[in-house]
Amino acid sequence: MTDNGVLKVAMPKGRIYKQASKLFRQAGLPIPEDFDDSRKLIIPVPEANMEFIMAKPVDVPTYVEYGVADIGIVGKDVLMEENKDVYELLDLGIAKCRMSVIGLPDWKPVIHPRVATKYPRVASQYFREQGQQVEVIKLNGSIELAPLIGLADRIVDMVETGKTLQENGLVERETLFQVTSRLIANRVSYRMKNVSIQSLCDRLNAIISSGV
Ligand SMILES: Nc1ncnc2c1ncn2[C@@H]1O[C@H](COP(=O)(O)OP(=O)(O)OP(=O)(O)O)[C@@H](O)[C@H]1O
Ligand SMILES: O=P(O)(O)OC[C@H]1O[C@H](OP(=O)(O)OP(=O)(O)O)[C@H](O)[C@@H]1O
Repeated sequence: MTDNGVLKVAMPKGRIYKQASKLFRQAGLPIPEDFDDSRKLIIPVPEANMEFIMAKPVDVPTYVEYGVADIGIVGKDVLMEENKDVYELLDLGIAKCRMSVIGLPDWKPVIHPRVATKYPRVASQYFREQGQQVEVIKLNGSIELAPLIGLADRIVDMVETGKTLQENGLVERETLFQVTSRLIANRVSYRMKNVSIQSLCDRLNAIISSGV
C-alpha cells in the first residue's frame, strides 16, 4: 500500500519542541534550524513530505483525535489528562519529569483534603484509587502557590529538577507516574498513511534505541 498526501505532525511549542526537533533531525528529517525561533504556525517540509503544526502542548491530542494532524508529540501527563481517542505509538524518551503529590513539610493527614492541580482528571483518578475523598481545584499555573497561600492542602504537579519545590519549601510525597513525550496517531491516519507513519516510527526508534 502506498500513502497519499503530506504527513501532518502536531508539534508542541515550548519545552518539548527543542528535544523533539533534535530527535527528528537526528532521524534525518530536515526541520530547518530557522524554525526554532519562528512565529510561523504551519511549517511545510516538502523534502520529507511533512508539515508541522505548531501547537500548544495541551491541544496536541485534540488535533490528532480530530485528524487535522495525522500524528503528534505530547507528554504522557497531557495524554492521561486529555484522554482522547488516539493511538500511542512510541515513547520518545524526551522531556522527562514525573507527576507527583506535593505538600508542605509539616504534612498531616487530612480527612477531605483540597488538592490543586492543572491535571484534575489524573488527580481525581489517583485519589479515587487510593480510596481517598478529595476536593480537586483546577489551576492553570504556579500550582506551588496553592499550599503556600492556604488554597489547598496538597498539589498534584510535575517535578523535573525539584528546584521549584526547593525554592518554595515544599516536599514531594508520592510519585504517580514517570512522564516522557509520546508519539501519537489518529486512528484513521494510522491506517491510511501507515507506510509513512511506520517509516517515521522506525527512524525515530533507531535513534532512541541507539541512545544518541
Ligand atoms: N519541569 C517541567 N514542568 C512541566 N512540564 C514538563 C517539565 N519538564 C518536561 N515537561 C513536559 O513538557 C510539557 C509541558 O511543556 P510546556 O511547559 O512547554 O507546556 P505548558 O505547560 O502547556 O506551557 P504553557 O502553558 O506555558 O504553554 C509537559 O506536558 C511535560 O510532558
Ligand atoms: O522541578 P522543576 O525543574 O522546578 O520543574 C517543575 C516546575 O515546572 C513546571 O512549571 P512551569 O515552569 O511550566 O510553570 P507554570 O506551570 O507555573 O506555568 C511545573 O508545573 C513545576 O512548577
